[in-house]
Amino acid sequence: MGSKSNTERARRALDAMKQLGFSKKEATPVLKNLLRLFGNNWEPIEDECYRALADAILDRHQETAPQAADIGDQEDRELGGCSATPDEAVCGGSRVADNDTDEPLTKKPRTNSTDLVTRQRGTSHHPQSPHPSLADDQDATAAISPQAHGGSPQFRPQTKASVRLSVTAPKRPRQMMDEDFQHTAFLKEPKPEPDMDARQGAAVTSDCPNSQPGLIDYPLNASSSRVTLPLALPPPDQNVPQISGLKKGTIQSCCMVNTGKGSSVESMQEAACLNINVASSTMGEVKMSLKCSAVPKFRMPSLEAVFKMVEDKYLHSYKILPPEFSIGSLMNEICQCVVQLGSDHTAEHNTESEIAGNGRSSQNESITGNIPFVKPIACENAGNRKCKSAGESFIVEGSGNSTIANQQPHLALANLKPIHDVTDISKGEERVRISVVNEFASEKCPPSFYYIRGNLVFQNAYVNISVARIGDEDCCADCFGNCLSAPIPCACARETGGEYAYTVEGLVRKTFLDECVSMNRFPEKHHKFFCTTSCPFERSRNESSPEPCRGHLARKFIKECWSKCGCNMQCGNRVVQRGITCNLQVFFSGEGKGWGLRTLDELPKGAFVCEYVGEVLTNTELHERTLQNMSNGRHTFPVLLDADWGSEGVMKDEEALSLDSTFYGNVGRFINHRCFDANLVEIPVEVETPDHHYYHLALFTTKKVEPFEELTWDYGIDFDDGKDPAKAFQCLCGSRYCRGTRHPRKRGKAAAK
Ligand SMILES: C[S@@+](CC[C@H](N)C(=O)[O-])C[C@H]1O[C@@H](n2cnc3c(N)ncnc32)[C@H](O)[C@@H]1O
Repeated sequence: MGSKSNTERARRALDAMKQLGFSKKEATPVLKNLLRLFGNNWEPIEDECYRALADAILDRHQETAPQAADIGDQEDRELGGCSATPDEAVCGGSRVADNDTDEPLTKKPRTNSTDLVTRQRGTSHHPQSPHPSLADDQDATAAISPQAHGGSPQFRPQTKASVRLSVTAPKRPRQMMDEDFQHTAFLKEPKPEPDMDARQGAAVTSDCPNSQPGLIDYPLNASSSRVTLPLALPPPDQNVPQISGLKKGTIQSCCMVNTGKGSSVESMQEAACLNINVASSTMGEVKMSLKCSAVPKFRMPSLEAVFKMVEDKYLHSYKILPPEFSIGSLMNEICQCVVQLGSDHTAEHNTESEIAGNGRSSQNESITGNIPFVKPIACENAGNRKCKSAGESFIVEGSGNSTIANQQPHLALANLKPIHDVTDISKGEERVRISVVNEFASEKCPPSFYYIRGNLVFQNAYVNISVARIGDEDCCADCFGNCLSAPIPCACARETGGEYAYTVEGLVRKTFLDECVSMNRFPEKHHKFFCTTSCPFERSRNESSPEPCRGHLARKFIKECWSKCGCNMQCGNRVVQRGITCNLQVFFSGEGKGWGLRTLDELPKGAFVCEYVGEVLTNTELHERTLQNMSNGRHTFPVLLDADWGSEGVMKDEEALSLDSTFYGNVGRFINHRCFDANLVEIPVEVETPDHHYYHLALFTTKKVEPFEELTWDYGIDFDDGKDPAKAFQCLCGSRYCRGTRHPRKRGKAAAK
């Protein structure tokens, strides 16, 4: 019995490898070896769709075949005597021992080099050559058959005409201020000064021999080192008194401070120049001074308020410190906050709730209009400041639960450029702030678009959301509180076989998740629906003579509880509808892929990250828009909502829907593509309607993701499909399984013919 199931498991493993282009011959010895390594435990091998096995085979390629062109011959020689049957793979034969000595499996495959490369490349701590793994792994990639991934293309972003491959700018040294600022110290959170009288602005509590009136001293750490902040502002030209034997460094920066004077933006802002002097002695004493050229009517804020403001900016938005954190920028931030608070006499006692994102207080706004106090909140290249917000200019009509966008947003958007708020690109739409950073000198800000939290119907899409259509079987009216804690699963679990898709921790259950991942990675192995009449997708590619339908994967849906259910919003079966909860950041990838999205938190496997949100278009609308964008040389980012296509016979045009985030979208529009081993997978989620023509496209982690790792998603592009417009971008994903990089062996054979 055991051996039979082992045989079956081996057969499945070898089948999966075959899908990836690995022959039974090359996969069998590696499988044997893995089994030996894992003590005949199949789980780590089967996990993540046999990723460990695929990695081990690739590792073996790399280590045994110095030349890509030699791989085949060498392997043939090596494996010539091996009868690689599934049974042998499990039971082991006399060759196992031989292979063992050859196998390069000196490390556990789960902590494989792909993970490490991903982490480094997604993390700005480690400037790398643009595509190290792509180059390094070319041999390994050679083993993958491109055909293995020819699933139904879901992501058809653009045509050749609209490709805009970003030029990789030379990477600036990460710590911009290192040279100026040689004597870095790390501040401990200071205790508020008990005697300080913020109104007088000159309180001093110090036992430091070098202290002077106007300087506030506090311990730097448990030792006797201290930091001196001349917050009472010595005159700008006055230098900090020197400790003998000091080294010194100076950083200068300027910020715009809103003084509330005048009527125009410019006249209401005045520059406040900041100088940070850092001095250290060989005795370990460190002295830092901030000199701010005061603006008129400056009044000393309380140090507590200053630190709270800085803390809010960093700790509350990032929870952990961002990679670009440096004491220099922290001091700058402190300076700016000192000046801001000191200049804002109405906001002396700002509380957290008063200080909205960007350090903007509601009081400030009422006094000075809508101008933020600290300047760098909006992208410099974001365009016309006088433009209206999306809500004012484009959203013209609400219809039930769907809002209809203006008919020509793409035309209007060419003239009206929404300003991005780099401290929160969602402009408060999401529950968390989503910052934008660019560690490169090139583009400062992502291209314009309107941030929306939920999908909007563009025009003709049929999204029928009505309470009356939700039957008893599609809601749980009798439930109360949290459905996951009820003894019996409610009606909403029916869609997922009577078991909830989510765990009590709010993660997608492993078995469910693995199946969704497998569907993406091995589409050929999963059931597909075929359109009986002409396929809307094929129609959009060639309206006059569409090709036969290639099939649409019969996707697995999650069904969440909703408003017609008796449970509450905190019910464990409502994850996607609660929105983004993890800390995300839009960043410039600098790897030729443009902007990308990364997480600032560590994310466990199965965690919800975000939805892919955009305008809901019909098939015809999408086709028209694609043509229009082609002629304008614009990017288009559409995703087909084809999970149910073909299951019901004839599809009307207004039922064949897609999402396009080009003009209206959420943070999902920044997620770049990665072949095969992306760390996100899309899962259709039913919320407001049982109709599977329209659903939410939610992205969940396929594995544990480290802080600052780039979030990626396999768009399902078939790079071999000459007619697929998505092929227009040259894949730079860097995955060792990249489908955009062709098989050298195949190329060699093709060339020989
Ligand atoms: C949904 S957008 C992703 C965000 C995009 N990088 C940006 O800067 O706005 C898709 C576009 O990003 C680029 N892109 C995404 N993944 C890529 C990859 N693996 N290699 C090269 N370009 C990629 C392509 O231009 C693609 O059309």
